[in-house]
Amino acid sequence: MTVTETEVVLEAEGLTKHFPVRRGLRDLLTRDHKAVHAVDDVRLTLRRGRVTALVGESGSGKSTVARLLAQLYGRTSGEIRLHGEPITVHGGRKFRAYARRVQMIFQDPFASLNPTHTVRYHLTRSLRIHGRAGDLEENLRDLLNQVQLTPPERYLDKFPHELSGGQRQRVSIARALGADPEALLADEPVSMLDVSIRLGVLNLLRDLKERLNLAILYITHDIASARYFADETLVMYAGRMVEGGDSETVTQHPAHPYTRLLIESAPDPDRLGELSKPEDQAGGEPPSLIAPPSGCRFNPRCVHAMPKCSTDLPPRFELPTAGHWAACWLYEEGAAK
Ligand SMILES: Nc1ncnc2c1ncn2[C@@H]1O[C@H](COP(=O)(O)OP(=O)(O)OP(=O)(O)O)[C@@H](O)[C@H]1O
Repeated sequence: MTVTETEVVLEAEGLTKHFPVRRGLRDLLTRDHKAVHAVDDVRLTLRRGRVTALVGESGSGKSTVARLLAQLYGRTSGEIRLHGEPITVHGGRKFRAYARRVQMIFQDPFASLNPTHTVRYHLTRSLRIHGRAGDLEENLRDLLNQVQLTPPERYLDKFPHELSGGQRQRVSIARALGADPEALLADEPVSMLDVSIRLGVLNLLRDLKERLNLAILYITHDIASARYFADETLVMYAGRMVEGGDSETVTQHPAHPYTRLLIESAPDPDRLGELSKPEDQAGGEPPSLIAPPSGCRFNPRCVHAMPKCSTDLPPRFELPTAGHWAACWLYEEGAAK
Protein backbone atom coordinates (compact mmCIF):
# COMPACT_ATOMS: atom_id res chain seq x y z
CA MET A 1 0.00 0.00 0.00
CA THR A 2 1.46 3.41 -0.90
CA VAL A 3 1.53 6.39 1.40
CA THR A 4 -1.04 8.34 -0.64
CA GLU A 5 -3.53 5.49 -0.31
CA THR A 6 -3.44 5.78 3.46
CA GLU A 7 -3.53 9.58 3.57
CA VAL A 8 -6.07 10.68 6.16
CA VAL A 9 -8.89 12.75 4.64
CA LEU A 10 -11.43 13.11 7.41
CA GLU A 11 -11.23 12.41 11.14
CA ALA A 12 -13.59 12.73 14.06
CA GLU A 13 -12.66 12.77 17.71
CA GLY A 14 -15.07 12.81 20.65
CA LEU A 15 -17.94 13.33 18.22
CA THR A 16 -21.15 13.70 20.23
CA LYS A 17 -24.75 14.58 19.35
CA HIS A 18 -27.56 14.89 21.84
CA PHE A 19 -30.95 15.88 20.43
CA PRO A 20 -33.01 17.84 22.96
CA VAL A 21 -36.39 16.24 23.58
CA ARG A 22 -39.40 18.54 23.24
CA ARG A 23 -40.36 19.44 26.76
CA GLY A 24 -43.81 19.17 28.29
CA LEU A 25 -45.18 21.54 30.91
CA ARG A 26 -44.08 19.27 33.76
CA ASP A 27 -40.48 19.17 32.45
CA LEU A 28 -40.45 22.97 32.22
CA LEU A 29 -41.46 23.21 35.86
CA THR A 30 -38.85 20.68 36.96
CA ARG A 31 -36.19 22.13 34.62
CA ASP A 32 -35.61 18.63 33.35
CA HIS A 33 -33.43 18.82 30.19
CA LYS A 34 -33.98 15.51 28.48
CA ALA A 35 -32.04 14.58 25.36
CA VAL A 36 -31.62 11.65 23.00
CA HIS A 37 -27.99 10.57 23.34
CA ALA A 38 -27.76 9.63 19.67
CA VAL A 39 -23.94 9.70 19.31
CA ASP A 40 -21.39 9.75 22.13
CA ASP A 41 -17.64 10.14 21.89
CA VAL A 42 -17.17 8.67 18.41
CA ARG A 43 -13.69 8.51 16.97
CA LEU A 44 -13.04 7.51 13.37
CA THR A 45 -10.63 8.11 10.52
CA LEU A 46 -11.37 7.98 6.79
CA ARG A 47 -8.39 7.43 4.51
CA ARG A 48 -7.88 7.81 0.79
CA GLY A 49 -8.53 4.63 -1.18
CA ARG A 50 -10.14 2.88 1.79
CA VAL A 51 -13.71 1.90 2.66
CA THR A 52 -14.64 2.12 6.34
CA ALA A 53 -17.88 0.39 7.30
CA LEU A 54 -19.97 1.67 10.18
CA VAL A 55 -22.23 -1.19 11.26
CA GLY A 56 -25.05 -1.33 13.79
CA GLU A 57 -28.73 -1.97 14.18
CA SER A 58 -31.44 0.58 13.50
CA GLY A 59 -31.27 3.55 15.88
CA SER A 60 -27.63 2.98 16.86
CA GLY A 61 -26.65 6.44 15.57
CA LYS A 62 -25.03 5.60 12.21
CA SER A 63 -26.94 8.15 10.13
CA THR A 64 -26.34 10.81 12.74
CA VAL A 65 -22.58 10.18 12.50
CA ALA A 66 -22.76 10.60 8.70
CA ARG A 67 -24.78 13.81 8.98
CA LEU A 68 -22.36 15.19 11.57
CA LEU A 69 -19.41 14.38 9.30
CA ALA A 70 -21.21 16.01 6.36
CA GLN A 71 -21.80 19.02 8.65
CA LEU A 72 -25.53 18.81 7.98
CA TYR A 73 -26.02 18.71 11.77
CA GLY A 74 -24.23 20.83 14.31
CA ARG A 75 -22.50 18.72 16.94
CA THR A 76 -22.95 18.85 20.71
CA SER A 77 -19.21 18.43 21.18
CA GLY A 78 -16.13 16.91 19.58
CA GLU A 79 -13.94 17.78 16.65
CA ILE A 80 -13.98 17.09 12.91
CA ARG A 81 -10.72 17.49 11.01
CA LEU A 82 -10.29 17.69 7.25
CA HIS A 83 -6.67 16.94 6.31
CA GLY A 84 -5.74 17.55 9.95
CA GLU A 85 -7.43 20.98 10.16
CA PRO A 86 -10.32 21.30 12.63
CA ILE A 87 -13.36 22.50 10.72
CA THR A 88 -16.88 23.60 11.60
CA VAL A 89 -19.25 25.05 9.02
CA HIS A 90 -22.74 26.44 9.42
CA GLY A 91 -24.05 26.63 5.87
CA GLY A 92 -23.25 29.31 3.28
CA ARG A 93 -20.10 29.52 1.22
CA LYS A 94 -17.98 27.63 3.74
CA PHE A 95 -20.42 24.72 3.64
CA ARG A 96 -20.25 24.63 -0.15
CA ALA A 97 -16.47 24.53 -0.05
CA TYR A 98 -16.66 21.68 2.47
CA ALA A 99 -19.27 19.78 0.45
CA ARG A 100 -16.99 20.00 -2.58
CA ARG A 101 -14.64 17.70 -0.70
CA VAL A 102 -17.06 15.62 1.38
CA GLN A 103 -20.22 14.34 -0.34
CA MET A 104 -23.07 12.27 0.99
CA ILE A 105 -25.14 9.54 -0.71
CA PHE A 106 -28.51 8.78 0.83
CA GLN A 107 -30.41 5.56 1.30
CA ASP A 108 -33.40 6.33 -0.88
CA PRO A 109 -32.41 7.45 -4.38
CA PHE A 110 -36.03 8.15 -5.27
CA ALA A 111 -36.48 10.61 -2.43
CA SER A 112 -33.15 12.30 -3.06
CA LEU A 113 -33.80 12.97 -6.79
CA ASN A 114 -36.41 15.52 -7.80
CA PRO A 115 -39.10 13.65 -9.81
CA THR A 116 -39.80 16.68 -12.00
CA HIS A 117 -36.22 16.98 -13.26
CA THR A 118 -34.11 14.94 -15.64
CA VAL A 119 -30.76 13.29 -15.04
CA ARG A 120 -29.18 16.10 -17.09
CA TYR A 121 -30.67 18.71 -14.74
CA HIS A 122 -29.47 16.98 -11.57
CA LEU A 123 -25.94 16.46 -12.84
CA THR A 124 -25.64 19.92 -14.44
CA ARG A 125 -26.70 21.52 -11.17
CA SER A 126 -24.06 19.60 -9.24
CA LEU A 127 -21.35 20.54 -11.76
CA ARG A 128 -22.42 24.22 -11.72
CA ILE A 129 -22.59 24.46 -7.91
CA HIS A 130 -19.11 23.04 -7.67
CA GLY A 131 -17.67 25.20 -10.44
CA ARG A 132 -17.13 22.39 -12.94
CA ALA A 133 -19.57 23.37 -15.67
CA GLY A 134 -16.90 24.23 -18.27
CA ASP A 135 -17.05 21.57 -21.02
CA LEU A 136 -20.49 20.74 -19.66
CA GLU A 137 -21.46 18.08 -22.22
CA GLU A 138 -18.19 16.27 -21.85
CA ASN A 139 -18.35 16.38 -18.03
CA LEU A 140 -21.95 15.09 -18.06
CA ARG A 141 -20.96 12.16 -20.28
CA ASP A 142 -17.94 11.53 -18.11
CA LEU A 143 -20.06 11.39 -14.91
CA LEU A 144 -22.45 8.85 -16.43
CA ASN A 145 -19.56 6.78 -17.74
CA GLN A 146 -18.01 6.79 -14.27
CA VAL A 147 -21.16 5.18 -12.83
CA GLN A 148 -21.49 2.80 -15.79
CA LEU A 149 -24.70 4.28 -17.18
CA THR A 150 -23.71 3.86 -20.81
CA PRO A 151 -24.12 5.04 -23.44
CA PRO A 152 -24.67 8.35 -21.54
CA GLU A 153 -27.05 9.69 -24.24
CA ARG A 154 -29.54 6.99 -23.29
CA TYR A 155 -29.84 8.33 -19.73
CA LEU A 156 -29.26 12.09 -19.86
CA ASP A 157 -32.82 13.10 -20.63
CA LYS A 158 -34.59 10.50 -18.52
CA PHE A 159 -36.68 11.36 -15.44
CA PRO A 160 -36.12 9.47 -12.17
CA HIS A 161 -39.31 7.42 -12.59
CA GLU A 162 -38.03 6.10 -15.93
CA LEU A 163 -35.03 4.51 -14.21
CA SER A 164 -34.71 1.38 -12.08
CA GLY A 165 -33.75 1.69 -8.39
CA GLY A 166 -30.17 0.72 -9.14
CA GLN A 167 -29.93 3.23 -12.00
CA ARG A 168 -31.34 5.97 -9.76
CA GLN A 169 -28.75 5.23 -7.10
CA ARG A 170 -26.06 5.40 -9.81
CA VAL A 171 -27.36 8.85 -10.78
CA SER A 172 -27.16 9.90 -7.10
CA ILE A 173 -23.58 8.68 -7.02
CA ALA A 174 -22.81 10.55 -10.27
CA ARG A 175 -24.29 13.70 -8.74
CA ALA A 176 -22.01 13.31 -5.71
CA LEU A 177 -19.03 12.79 -8.06
CA GLY A 178 -19.98 16.06 -9.79
CA ALA A 179 -18.26 17.81 -6.87
CA ASP A 180 -15.05 15.81 -7.51
CA PRO A 181 -14.95 14.93 -3.79
CA GLU A 182 -12.24 13.27 -1.72
CA ALA A 183 -14.66 11.54 0.67
CA LEU A 184 -18.03 9.89 0.11
CA LEU A 185 -20.37 9.26 3.03
CA ALA A 186 -22.73 6.51 1.85
CA ASP A 187 -25.68 6.02 4.22
CA GLU A 188 -27.13 2.55 3.56
CA PRO A 189 -26.62 3.06 -0.19
CA VAL A 190 -28.01 -0.34 -1.21
CA SER A 191 -30.50 -1.24 1.51
CA MET A 192 -33.50 -0.03 -0.51
CA LEU A 193 -32.44 -1.81 -3.68
CA ASP A 194 -33.43 -5.29 -4.80
CA VAL A 195 -31.02 -7.88 -3.47
CA SER A 196 -30.09 -8.83 -7.04
CA ILE A 197 -28.66 -5.40 -7.87
CA ARG A 198 -27.00 -4.53 -4.56
CA LEU A 199 -23.75 -6.19 -5.45
CA GLY A 200 -23.48 -4.22 -8.69
CA VAL A 201 -23.77 -0.90 -6.84
CA LEU A 202 -21.27 -1.98 -4.15
CA ASN A 203 -18.85 -3.12 -6.86
CA LEU A 204 -19.26 0.27 -8.54
CA LEU A 205 -18.42 2.07 -5.27
CA ARG A 206 -15.38 -0.17 -4.84
CA ASP A 207 -14.28 0.54 -8.39
CA LEU A 208 -14.66 4.31 -7.76
CA LYS A 209 -12.70 4.03 -4.54
CA GLU A 210 -9.85 2.48 -6.48
CA ARG A 211 -9.97 4.63 -9.60
CA LEU A 212 -10.58 7.97 -7.87
CA ASN A 213 -8.70 7.11 -4.65
CA LEU A 214 -11.78 8.07 -2.62
CA ALA A 215 -12.20 7.73 1.13
CA ILE A 216 -15.59 6.04 1.65
CA LEU A 217 -17.71 5.68 4.78
CA TYR A 218 -20.12 2.81 4.19
CA ILE A 219 -23.03 2.76 6.64
CA THR A 220 -24.91 -0.50 6.91
CA HIS A 221 -26.82 -2.77 9.28
CA ASP A 222 -25.57 -5.75 7.26
CA ILE A 223 -22.27 -6.88 8.72
CA ALA A 224 -21.85 -9.54 6.02
CA SER A 225 -21.67 -6.83 3.34
CA ALA A 226 -19.05 -4.99 5.43
CA ARG A 227 -16.79 -8.04 5.23
CA TYR A 228 -17.18 -8.17 1.49
CA PHE A 229 -16.89 -4.48 0.75
CA ALA A 230 -15.01 -2.61 3.50
CA ASP A 231 -11.33 -2.53 4.39
CA GLU A 232 -12.06 -1.54 7.96
CA THR A 233 -15.18 -2.15 10.06
CA LEU A 234 -16.44 -0.18 13.05
CA VAL A 235 -19.35 -1.45 15.11
CA MET A 236 -21.73 0.91 16.85
CA TYR A 237 -24.21 0.15 19.60
CA ALA A 238 -26.65 2.63 21.14
CA GLY A 239 -24.63 5.67 20.11
CA ARG A 240 -21.18 4.36 21.01
CA MET A 241 -18.43 2.55 19.09
CA VAL A 242 -17.85 -0.89 20.57
CA GLU A 243 -15.35 -2.58 18.22
CA GLY A 244 -13.14 -1.84 15.26
CA GLY A 245 -10.41 -3.30 13.13
CA ASP A 246 -9.82 -4.67 9.65
CA SER A 247 -13.04 -6.12 8.27
CA GLU A 248 -11.80 -9.70 7.99
CA THR A 249 -10.76 -9.78 11.66
CA VAL A 250 -13.89 -8.06 13.00
CA THR A 251 -16.24 -10.30 11.03
CA GLN A 252 -14.33 -13.58 11.42
CA HIS A 253 -13.05 -13.11 14.96
CA PRO A 254 -15.54 -10.71 16.57
CA ALA A 255 -14.53 -9.78 20.10
CA HIS A 256 -17.35 -7.67 21.52
CA PRO A 257 -20.45 -9.66 22.58
CA TYR A 258 -22.60 -7.23 20.57
CA THR A 259 -20.61 -7.84 17.37
CA ARG A 260 -20.99 -11.57 17.95
CA LEU A 261 -24.73 -11.08 18.36
CA LEU A 262 -24.89 -9.09 15.10
CA ILE A 263 -23.10 -11.89 13.27
CA GLU A 264 -25.29 -14.58 14.86
CA SER A 265 -28.39 -12.64 13.82
CA ALA A 266 -27.30 -12.23 10.20
CA PRO A 267 -29.21 -14.59 7.92
CA ASP A 268 -27.04 -17.59 7.21
CA PRO A 269 -28.57 -20.52 5.31
CA ASP A 270 -26.20 -22.92 7.08
CA ARG A 271 -27.64 -21.97 10.44
CA LEU A 272 -31.39 -22.05 9.67
CA GLY A 273 -33.16 -23.78 12.53
CA GLU A 274 -30.73 -22.61 15.19
CA LEU A 275 -33.09 -20.40 17.07
CA SER A 276 -31.19 -19.69 20.25
CA LYS A 277 -29.17 -16.51 20.45
CA PRO A 278 -26.66 -17.19 23.19
CA GLU A 279 -25.15 -13.69 23.09
CA ASP A 280 -28.47 -12.03 23.77
CA GLN A 281 -29.76 -12.14 27.29
CA ALA A 282 -32.54 -9.57 27.24
CA GLY A 283 -34.37 -10.65 24.11
CA GLY A 284 -33.07 -8.16 21.59
CA GLU A 285 -34.23 -4.72 22.67
CA PRO A 286 -31.78 -1.83 22.33
CA PRO A 287 -31.91 0.58 25.29
CA SER A 288 -33.59 3.97 25.54
CA LEU A 289 -31.21 6.66 24.36
CA ILE A 290 -32.90 9.25 26.58
CA ALA A 291 -31.67 7.46 29.70
CA PRO A 292 -29.02 5.07 28.35
CA PRO A 293 -27.66 2.39 30.71
CA SER A 294 -24.62 3.46 32.71
CA GLY A 295 -21.32 1.68 32.14
CA CYS A 296 -21.37 -0.33 28.92
CA ARG A 297 -24.63 0.36 27.10
CA PHE A 298 -24.84 -3.29 26.05
CA ASN A 299 -24.66 -4.62 29.61
CA PRO A 300 -28.43 -5.27 30.10
CA ARG A 301 -28.35 -7.61 27.07
CA CYS A 302 -24.95 -9.15 27.61
CA VAL A 303 -24.57 -12.74 28.79
CA HIS A 304 -21.00 -11.99 29.92
CA ALA A 305 -21.91 -8.92 31.99
CA MET A 306 -19.92 -8.44 35.20
CA PRO A 307 -20.80 -5.99 38.00
CA LYS A 308 -18.31 -3.46 36.64
CA CYS A 309 -20.07 -3.41 33.25
CA SER A 310 -23.08 -1.58 34.66
CA THR A 311 -21.05 1.08 36.44
CA ASP A 312 -17.86 1.76 34.43
CA LEU A 313 -17.61 2.74 30.80
CA PRO A 314 -15.12 0.38 29.12
CA PRO A 315 -12.27 2.05 27.22
CA ARG A 316 -10.90 0.64 23.98
CA PHE A 317 -8.75 -2.42 24.69
CA GLU A 318 -6.20 -3.37 22.02
CA LEU A 319 -6.46 -7.01 20.87
CA PRO A 320 -3.72 -9.30 19.48
CA THR A 321 -4.35 -8.52 15.78
CA ALA A 322 -2.86 -5.13 14.91
CA GLY A 323 -5.50 -2.40 14.80
CA HIS A 324 -8.22 -4.59 16.34
CA TRP A 325 -9.86 -3.22 19.50
CA ALA A 326 -12.98 -3.71 21.61
CA ALA A 327 -14.56 -1.49 24.25
CA CYS A 328 -15.41 -4.37 26.57
CA TRP A 329 -14.23 -5.22 30.09
CA LEU A 330 -13.70 -8.84 29.02
CA TYR A 331 -10.47 -7.67 27.41
CA GLU A 332 -9.06 -5.90 30.41
CA GLU A 333 -5.85 -7.62 31.38
CA GLY A 334 -6.61 -10.42 33.79
CA ALA A 335 -10.36 -10.61 32.99
CA ALA A 336 -11.71 -14.12 32.38
CA LYS A 337 -12.85 -14.40 28.74
N1 LIG B 1 -33.49 14.94 14.33
C1 LIG B 1 -33.60 14.11 15.38
N2 LIG B 1 -34.24 14.51 16.52
C2 LIG B 1 -34.35 13.70 17.60
N3 LIG B 1 -33.85 12.45 17.63
C3 LIG B 1 -33.21 11.99 16.55
C4 LIG B 1 -33.06 12.80 15.36
N4 LIG B 1 -32.38 12.07 14.43
C5 LIG B 1 -32.13 10.87 15.01
N5 LIG B 1 -32.63 10.82 16.26
C6 LIG B 1 -32.54 9.68 17.20
O1 LIG B 1 -31.17 9.37 17.35
C7 LIG B 1 -30.99 7.97 17.43
C8 LIG B 1 -30.03 7.52 16.36
O2 LIG B 1 -30.67 7.66 15.08
P1 LIG B 1 -29.94 7.38 13.69
O3 LIG B 1 -30.92 7.66 12.59
O4 LIG B 1 -28.63 8.08 13.65
O5 LIG B 1 -29.69 5.80 13.80
P2 LIG B 1 -29.32 4.77 12.64
O6 LIG B 1 -28.37 3.81 13.26
O7 LIG B 1 -28.87 5.49 11.43
O8 LIG B 1 -30.69 4.06 12.39
P3 LIG B 1 -31.40 3.67 10.97
O9 LIG B 1 -30.59 2.54 10.44
O10 LIG B 1 -32.77 3.26 11.41
O11 LIG B 1 -31.36 4.92 10.15
C9 LIG B 1 -32.37 7.35 17.33
O12 LIG B 1 -32.85 7.10 18.63
C10 LIG B 1 -33.20 8.43 16.66
O13 LIG B 1 -34.54 8.34 17.07
